[in-house]
Amino acid sequence: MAQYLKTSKSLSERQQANKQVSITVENILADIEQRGNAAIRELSIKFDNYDRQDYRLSQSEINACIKQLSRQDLKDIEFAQQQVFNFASEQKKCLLDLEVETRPGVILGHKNIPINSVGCYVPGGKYPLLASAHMSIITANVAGCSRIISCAPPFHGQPAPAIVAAQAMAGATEIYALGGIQAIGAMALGTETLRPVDMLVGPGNAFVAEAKRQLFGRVGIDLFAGPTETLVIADETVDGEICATDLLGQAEHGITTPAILLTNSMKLAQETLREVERLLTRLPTAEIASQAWRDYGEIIVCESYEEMLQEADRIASEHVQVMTDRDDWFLQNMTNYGALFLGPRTNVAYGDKVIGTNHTLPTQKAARYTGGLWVGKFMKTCTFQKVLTDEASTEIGSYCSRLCQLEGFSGHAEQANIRVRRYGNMDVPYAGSVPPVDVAKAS
Ligand SMILES: NC(=O)c1ccc[n+]([C@@H]2O[C@H](COP(=O)([O-])OP(=O)(O)OC[C@H]3O[C@@H](n4cnc5c(N)ncnc54)[C@H](O)[C@@H]3O)[C@@H](O)[C@H]2O)c1
Ligand SMILES: N[C@H](CO)Cc1c[nH]c[nH+]1
Repeated sequence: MAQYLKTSKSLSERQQANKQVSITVENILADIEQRGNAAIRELSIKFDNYDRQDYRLSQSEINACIKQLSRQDLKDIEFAQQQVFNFASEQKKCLLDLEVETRPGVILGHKNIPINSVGCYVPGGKYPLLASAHMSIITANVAGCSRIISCAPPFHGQPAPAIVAAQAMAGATEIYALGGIQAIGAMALGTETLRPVDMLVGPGNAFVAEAKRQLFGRVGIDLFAGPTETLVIADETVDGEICATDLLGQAEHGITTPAILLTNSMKLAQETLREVERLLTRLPTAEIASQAWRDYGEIIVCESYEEMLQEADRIASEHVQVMTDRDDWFLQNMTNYGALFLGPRTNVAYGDKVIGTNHTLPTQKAARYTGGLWVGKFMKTCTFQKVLTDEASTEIGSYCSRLCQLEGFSGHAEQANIRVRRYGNMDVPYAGSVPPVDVAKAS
């Protein structure tokens, strides 16, 4: 049985915190819906200490932000955006339209249609997370969305130049310096000056994730992508320093970031525990990371690889770094994860910033039912059908008529019956059902 060398805050404490966030979000969204821009402005002053008449950035403000970056900064952003573009373009090739004759004269198919108007949230409260601009905006562009707008909060009282540059370089058509619930609410509900979008995408803190969740239905959302979490699966092929580094690399995100080590080695577990404490004396972001580790860090020691696999699927973490003597076995067998990082040569930060896979990933066990953001999330797979012959319409109509009556739907049955009368030359009583026929003989 798995043993805990270190445990985290209880589930009920976490659920209580989620409840509070949910109430705050509900009230603020109602206010935005009622008062539009006036509410947006008040909220931006209240939460971000940022006041302006119009939160949309002008082209000259955008240019001024780009100018503040060095040539190397711009080249690095371009490189990362190119990698995201390349992988998303390859993934799009897997999204094939379909048209197939399933029975003689019956044509069924689907088309992948880009969502027209999307709102991409780029988080920026604690860190100016420009990488999220590539992940959402570039991917929406690859999908072919025609209107791609983007919001990010001000950072230290001003639009963050690197975020604005990344939003513009990725191809956002409208850029707003708005954060949190006010950004999500404005994009989904619309205001006097902002036309609402069809779908919201992008990660964010608990308020952002909850606002998206509450608005789902009014608009589409990509997935539940809240505060970051990470899981390291390791055996004695690696040491405590690399495990501790990978745990703290994500724990610095925020004080509620779960960082979990899952191992089959008590020796590695103890070494990692010591290394975390040592690195926390050196890490510049230790103030956040140490609180996250104290409250949300876990070390679980399992008896076998099979037990590690079972635990990993139960945890269903957003990121899973695997460093064992059988990384591909985990790839073949794991079912619940946002993204896998296989082997010690790669790590979550490569995925976060540059390698090309998307960093917007499911949290709070949403990995049980969804993967992360990808080009397919920006497409609707819509079906169509055609019936090309009288015989096909009569055959399907005959089954349809009887199946409708089995459910008591006479109106539905008539949709079938009228076609069986016209295309099959059969005498069907109004609101009756078509008797079983041998279509070959009937025609
Ligand atoms: N799951 C993913 O794919 C993924 C990817 C990247 C980042 N993230 C997460 O995104 C988050 C970014 O968080 P952040 O806070 O730095 O930036 P953020 O942009 O998500 O949130 C900042 C905004 O939160 C609002 N806010 C702050 N306190 C509030 C309060 N008490 N009530 C109402 N609104 C409030 C403010 O308006 C502010 O603009 C982190 O938790 C990070 O882990 C997740
Ligand atoms: N780890 C985040 C996904 O939860 C993404 C990210 C980018 N930069 C830093 N973090």
